[in-house]
Amino acid sequence: MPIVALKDVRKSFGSVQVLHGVSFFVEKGEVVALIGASGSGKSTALRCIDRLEVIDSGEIEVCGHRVDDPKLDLRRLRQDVGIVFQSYNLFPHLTIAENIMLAPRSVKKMSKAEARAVAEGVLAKVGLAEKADQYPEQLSGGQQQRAAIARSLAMEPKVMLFDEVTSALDPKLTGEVLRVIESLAAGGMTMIMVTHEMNFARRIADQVVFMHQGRIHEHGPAGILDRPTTPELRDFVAEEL
Ligand SMILES: Nc1ncnc2c1ncn2[C@@H]1O[C@H](COP(=O)(O)OP(=O)(O)OP(=O)(O)O)[C@@H](O)[C@H]1O
Repeated sequence: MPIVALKDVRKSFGSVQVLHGVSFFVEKGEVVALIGASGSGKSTALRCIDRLEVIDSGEIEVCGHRVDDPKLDLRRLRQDVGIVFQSYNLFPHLTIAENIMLAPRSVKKMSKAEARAVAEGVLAKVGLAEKADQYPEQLSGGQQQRAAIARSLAMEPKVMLFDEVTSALDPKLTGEVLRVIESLAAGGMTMIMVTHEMNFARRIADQVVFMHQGRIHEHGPAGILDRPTTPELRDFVAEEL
């Protein structure tokens, strides 16, 4: 049973159709790299999985939740799915630990001490144990992004979605964020990531989904990046080098 299933998903914004029947399935523990040129629909597909966008037709099932069901319990979906964006969205007036404690406190009704223990645990996981009591502005971009990942992990998601999380970072900081994601993958986390980091996708992706003009144009194991069968993927990989 796949933990994430998209079947013939279609989505338009106004008169512009952005997803033209997208289907793929993710098994527990798999890493999926969603790749493609700007505007090909990657972020939209990812956002549909977390119901940040509502699809026009098709089916999406995530951790047993029918995401396309109007009666979906959004709160339960969001507990099972963590999402991290390019921008970290940490509250500047709260310390890193306080940022992380917010959702466990409000959603899971944890005590302050319990939430603090969770925050310390996830910060250790992303290599930021000593930053718990600092404010976001005292951290580098890479550290803030790792803190944002830790904030998601604090809710113990079953699936993690990453939307170009390293695009705003320079190469050194990108490396430290990718190492955290790689360690999560090694720990068995199911994840779907929109990424332009082709070498990273080669190294950790179980499936590569190449989108082109709102459709899946090529789909397979990471090896398709080295042996593209369509000119579009060949050109895309060549440009990303
Ligand atoms: N909320 C929105 N309203 C209108 N159009 C949108 C909206 N979100 C996305 N689009 C359009 O949908 C298309 C696909 O966008 P999307 O962000 O999914 O592509 P992408 O492959 O992730 O691109 P990028 O790599 O640039 O982020 C684009 O033409 C974009 O302008």
